[in-house]
Parts: sequence; structure tokens; C-alpha cells
Amino acid sequence: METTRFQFANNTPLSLSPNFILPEENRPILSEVFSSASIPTIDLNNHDIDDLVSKISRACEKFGFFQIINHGVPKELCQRVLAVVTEFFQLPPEERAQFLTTDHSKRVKVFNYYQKVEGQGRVLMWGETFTHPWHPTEDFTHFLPKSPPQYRAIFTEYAREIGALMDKLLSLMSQGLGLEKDCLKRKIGERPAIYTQANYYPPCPDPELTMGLQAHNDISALVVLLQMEGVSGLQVVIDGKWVAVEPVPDAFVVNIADQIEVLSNGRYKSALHRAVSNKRLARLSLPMFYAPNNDTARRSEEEGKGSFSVTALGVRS
Ligand SMILES: O=C(O)CCC(=O)C(=O)O
Ligand SMILES: [Fe+2]
Repeated sequence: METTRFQFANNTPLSLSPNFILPEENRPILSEVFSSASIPTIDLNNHDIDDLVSKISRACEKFGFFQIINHGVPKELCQRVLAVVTEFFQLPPEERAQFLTTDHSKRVKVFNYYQKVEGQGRVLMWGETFTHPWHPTEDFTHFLPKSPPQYRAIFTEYAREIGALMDKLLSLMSQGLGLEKDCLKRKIGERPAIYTQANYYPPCPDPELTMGLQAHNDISALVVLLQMEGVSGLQVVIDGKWVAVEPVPDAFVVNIADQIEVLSNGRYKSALHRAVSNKRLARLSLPMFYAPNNDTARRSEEEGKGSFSVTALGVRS
């Protein structure tokens, strides 16, 4: 991937300046990061449904993160979506800049994450993010960029596949909680809030001084993330230690986000994770988020079930 000329859309010079350098206590200590051996890779092409449900359920309970292979989404489509999103980040910065905004209500935007550091103000993360809605059944295409020209067609096809995959995962997770197959999906509700967030991390001369994306929990319900092969960066906390989620060929990373943690009464874990930058190579990650819309979340609250809590599901922690 051509990276040397990468420029942020917001024109911040990409150099190890104080804009990007984190205070020592916030920096990643890469020598202390473990390999991903402990995060399960689950084969979805398993006709023994009880076995599959139990593998998924155990992964959700113990780690909140796992990878899936033989998931049914064509490899060639995954490659095309990564390629076209990469092409988006390779557009001249002024073209991407038309999507720059600090207005968080905007549904399509390019922005840069930052960390607020006492005494230092904002420290920028070493990456640029492009977010927009996706939905397999509703028309979202008018939200998508016209350039690169294939973006809309490829993303529409990809969204359809990921929508079907999300349904399957939600059904397996519901069964793992001892619930009806469609329970989680019903509870998350009609017209879910569905958005993607493409994260582009240029190579960084010293990844120990910066962060691609600071440690966070995802606030949605469920996430299916596609990452480039051969470039690592995603890390998750397991038993108090940072563990690398190395790319597995033709796999998606799946993670439980906050809403399913609450819905499952804490049985399924929303794990803390982050992305570090890479010294030699640019990295692209493409998480697809699935969440209840604001009305569903508000209604649940008004019905007196705590925050978006569904102890009403009868799940015991
Ligand atoms: O870059 C990654 O792999 C992590 C992305 C992520 O956690 C997010 O966008 O919420
Ligand atoms: Fe995340």
C-alpha cells in the first residue's frame, strides 16, 4: 500500500510532534503484549449446532472477542471492500476533507480521535476515521461517497452479507443464553442503528510513543470487524493483560459490545480494546457496528428496566 505520502484530511502534519506523543503513562508498552493464542477462532461451518452455540457462548463469556472462519462471506468481496476503502483513504486529502466535521450528529464524517491529557490538551491518535451508516435492507447508498466510483456498489453488497452474518451471530448468541433464537435481535429492535467506522493508521516511526485508537469499549451491541492481513494492531484486555488479535486469513473478528453485555446481564463481556500503530506498514480496520436505535434504548429505559437493561430476558449472570 502506498503510504509515504499519506496526509490527514485535516492537514495536521504527520510527524512525531507533541500533537501525537502521549504522556508516558498512556503509552502502549509493546514488549508486554501477549500473542493471540488465547483468543478462539471458531469455524462457523459446523453442523453440530449445539457445539457451535457452546463454543460461541464460551468465547463471549470468557473473552468477549473471537475470530470466525468459514463464515460464508466471499473472500473476494472482503478483499474488494478493503481495497475500495483503502482507495478512499488514498484520495487527495482535500477530497476527504469534504467529510470533515466536528458535528457529531452528522452521519457521514471523517474525523480524528484524540485523548484529552491533563496539562497537554488534546493528543491526536495516529489515524484517521471515516464513518457512515450501512444497512442491508434500507437504502443507505446516498450517504456513501461517490468517489472512488465503485464504493457504493461494493459497500452495498458487503452490507447485505454482513447483515446476514450479524443475524446468524445474534441467533447463536441468543441460543447460548438459553433464549429463543430471535430474542437478541428483537430486543435490539427494529431499525437498528447501524454504522461502520473505517480506521486508517499510517505507519508510525515509533509506535511506542503514540496510539492508533485509545483503549475503549464499544458502546453498540455487536461488532464484526474486518482487518487487513499481515498487519497487526488490534489488542484486547484478557485477564488484565493486553493480548494481540493477530489477523487470521479470511476471518472476521467478532466482539461483544456494551449493549449485549447489559442485555445478557453481564454474562457476555464487552472487552476493553485498542489499536496500536505499526512501524512499517499502514493498517486498515473496518468494524461494522449493530446497535439499538435511540428510541429503542429510550423506551427500554422508560419501561423501568434500568439503562438499556433486559434482565427481562431472564438471563442469569
Ligand atoms: O483498528 C482496530 O482494529 C480497532 C477498531 C475499533 O476498536 C473501533 O473502531 O471501535
Ligand atoms: Fe472498538
